[in-house]
Amino acid sequence: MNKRPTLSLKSPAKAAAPKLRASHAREFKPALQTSFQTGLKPDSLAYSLIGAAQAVAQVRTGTNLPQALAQVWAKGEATPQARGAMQDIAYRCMRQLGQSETLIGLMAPKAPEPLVAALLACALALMTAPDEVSPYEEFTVVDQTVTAADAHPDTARAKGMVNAVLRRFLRERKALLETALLQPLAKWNYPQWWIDAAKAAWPQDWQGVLTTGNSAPPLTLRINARKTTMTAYLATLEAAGMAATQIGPYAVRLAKPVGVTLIPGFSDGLVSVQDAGAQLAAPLLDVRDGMRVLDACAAPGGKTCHILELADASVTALDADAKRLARVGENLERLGQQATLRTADAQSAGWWDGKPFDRILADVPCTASGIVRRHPDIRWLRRKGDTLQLATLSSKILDNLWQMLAPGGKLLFVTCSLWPQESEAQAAAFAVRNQAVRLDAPGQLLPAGGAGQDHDGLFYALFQKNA
Ligand SMILES: C[S@@+](CC[C@H](N)C(=O)[O-])C[C@H]1O[C@@H](n2cnc3c(N)ncnc32)[C@H](O)[C@@H]1O
Repeated sequence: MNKRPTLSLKSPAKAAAPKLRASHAREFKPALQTSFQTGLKPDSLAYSLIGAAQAVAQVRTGTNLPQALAQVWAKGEATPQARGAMQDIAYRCMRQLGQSETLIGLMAPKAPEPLVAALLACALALMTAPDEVSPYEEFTVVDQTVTAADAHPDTARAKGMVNAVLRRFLRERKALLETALLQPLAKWNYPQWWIDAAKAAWPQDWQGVLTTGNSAPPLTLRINARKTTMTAYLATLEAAGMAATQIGPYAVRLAKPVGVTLIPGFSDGLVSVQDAGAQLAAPLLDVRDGMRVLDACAAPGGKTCHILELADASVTALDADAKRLARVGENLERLGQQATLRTADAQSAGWWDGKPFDRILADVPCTASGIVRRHPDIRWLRRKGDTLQLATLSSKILDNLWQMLAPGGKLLFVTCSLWPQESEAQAAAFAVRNQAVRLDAPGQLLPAGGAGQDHDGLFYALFQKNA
């Protein structure tokens, strides 16, 4: 079998493989012509494919997918339908990037330019869709991908190669997939370091963890206990013809995800969108009326709002990112709630008035390895060393917050990580450093998608300060 050079999805050091041009390495951002108008019809698959490919190519240079898509959409000509199609293709592509990349490595005569590689990866994701019914006919995908390639200056010269690769895939699909799937990258669709980390952390469960991370996420709602009840809201959904299941005290999973504008009562604040695992935070914090509460890493405010739905508390919602903090304000407004918003660094006490808090929620920044089914780009953006860096940051945040907690008060430490360095090891070290009493909490919840439960991967540790 011919050994072909692989594409640019490797770490920067490995990306220096001789056959790749310099712009494949992450430190050299390729000058993608994202603002180029192709002249393709916005309702064509070709248009959506080239838009999705531009976003995927941006992810390869380190931009997160939502931001990359926003950049593509900033041109302003994409209809809502085209945006939806681009988003669907780009997200599918992220979930199958390891397999697509390996296939391209097997078929392409040389490493394609970034946008060509991304276009091929988008097309292959559609041609190998794990769904029972693929969204497009395979021949349509080939035809439209070639049309897309022809329409953009960064891909036009590779049009023939794109056609040849995709037609070869159609002819030799079975053998190519068999060969590709011998590679863990292709089989699991995660970088090798991620697969190794999952095996080391969860020797019994790593396969289920990785598989769940590749599934499409559910749409889970949180019932606003101030405005409705579970029974009443389930009846509202039934009346609207929307099948749903209760999967937690306040959590309802819709059988079919829809945009928020189509969720009954969303704009009136009856419900919010929040993962069922994330909905455990507010009840665990045990906030009662009149308490002073600090939500130290609050944006976009899912947990802040849930706390206020359960108690009349005085909540300070803090976040280092002013733009993200503005979203907390928007969510509070929709739900008719109030909190004090502070843009500040939770590692420092400079912003604090010295009055202790009865409850502190520390939903610290982390690798977000537990929420990859919602953010499938994360695995391709993170580097192995990020875990340690983020664990160091969160230990500083936790130690700083502890001084702000009243005697007898409780601090809830939360991550959406799967890696013990950021979660259990962090919690254990924190307890020792601060002589914190550890109370009952779920610990590590591995991501699960099942009939009665469906949640992201989260970690919870609850501490109390001696009175
Ligand atoms: C996991 S998210 C919080 C999610 C939020 N609790 C919710 O339920 O909607 C972590 C947040 O921490 C913020 N952050 C990161 N570093 C920070 C710091 N040093 N101080 C305060 N906030 C920080 C990020 O901007 C991000 O919004």
